[in-house]
Amino acid sequence: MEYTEIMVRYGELSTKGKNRKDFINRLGGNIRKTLKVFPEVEVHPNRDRTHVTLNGANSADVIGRLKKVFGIQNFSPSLKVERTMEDVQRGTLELLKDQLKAGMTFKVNTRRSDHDFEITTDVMNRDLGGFILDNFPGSIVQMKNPDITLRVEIRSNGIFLTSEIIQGAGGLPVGTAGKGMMMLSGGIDSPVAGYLGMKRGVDMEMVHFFSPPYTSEQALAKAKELTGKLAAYAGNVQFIQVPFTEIQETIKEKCPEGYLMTIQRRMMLRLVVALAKQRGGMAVFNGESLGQVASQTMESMAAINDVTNMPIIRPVVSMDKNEIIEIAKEIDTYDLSIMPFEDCCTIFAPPAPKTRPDIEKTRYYEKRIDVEGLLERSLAGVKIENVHAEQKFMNQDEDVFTELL
Ligand SMILES: Nc1ncnc2c1ncn2[C@@H]1O[C@H](COP(=O)(O)OP(=O)(O)OP(=O)(O)O)[C@@H](O)[C@H]1O
Repeated sequence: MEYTEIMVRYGELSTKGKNRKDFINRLGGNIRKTLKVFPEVEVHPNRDRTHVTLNGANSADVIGRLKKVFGIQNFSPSLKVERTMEDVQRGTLELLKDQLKAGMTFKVNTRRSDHDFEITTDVMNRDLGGFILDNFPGSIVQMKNPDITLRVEIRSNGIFLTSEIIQGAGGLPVGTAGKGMMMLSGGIDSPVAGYLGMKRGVDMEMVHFFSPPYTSEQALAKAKELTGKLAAYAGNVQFIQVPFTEIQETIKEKCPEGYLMTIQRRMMLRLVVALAKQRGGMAVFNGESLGQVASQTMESMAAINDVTNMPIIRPVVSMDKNEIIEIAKEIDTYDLSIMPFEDCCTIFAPPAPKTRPDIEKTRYYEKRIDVEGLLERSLAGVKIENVHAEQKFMNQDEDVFTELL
């Protein structure tokens, strides 16, 4: 079935009072961004709904993309017909032919925003209901909880028929909550944390630490490709790669083994905070979940947080691993995340990191390294790239990558 228009309904944002206009404009912009690949599509945001006019674009493809736009509660693909009863009937046949089977219940629900139209809502409901009964043998009219509700919307520019309500992604439009910096590893948890932050309206930039030659080009490509998966929820996302080799080598050489992990994490956090300050980020996001590994005890979090007072948000902090995995599968990051490429943290992970690092001792051992100089050199090597939805980075040139591994 090829539809002509998609009617988008808002979720939580309808309750936002005076901010409503900004929310709607932002959502309209995000919808435009995600549908940019269909130049023929037009997006018309207004107070109660946004109308997406397809102008011949493939409706299934557009629907697939709209499902990922935060701030949409649900949407209905609709068919625009001329303002005559014959056209309404013709459209109804086309719309219901694959949906309304014998034994199924239905009702017609008409709304008339154009009161000059000669047929009233009651007459439309009754006449079109009769037409459906005549043309779909075995169908039954039912007012309460019918299988199918055919909505007929009479507007001045045409009549719109819809019979389906598709669940949207919910949440708030990306960008309405300000900018956040996501610490993105190649693991399972951080992409899920990034997704959850974006769902609450955060315009997320991905920060990834890599340590060549200890980590490969493929590990970097994997983090970028994960960014592409998340970009599907935002249109496009900035990927910031931060060199971490010198820092890790220095810490390994100068600091006691039990504190390697804590000091590495403190350096990571300082770098993310520096980037946030340069780029207008207001908070750091990570994929930590309490108790999962040594770095994720409350003592450890305290020893790492010690380097900044910028808020650190951990969207998956209280989730079980299998709950996180469930979301990872839903958002299609799981298969990528479980690909066995090394992360800089695991490569330099000591066999027995302190699970309860002492803050004073951490500060004391850290004095052995030139914190400022290391940060400066790492920041000088930062590379930033704009990643768009579903962009691919892995296995582009397998021979080269195999050589590197
Ligand atoms: N190479 C990296 N680049 C950016 N952030 C990282 C990197 N490695 C770890 N992090 C951040 O630190 C958090 C904790 O990492 P860690 O490896 O201890 O835990 P994890 O539970 O395996 O997380 P994940 O599944 O996200 O890798 C990650 O969720 C991520 O936010």
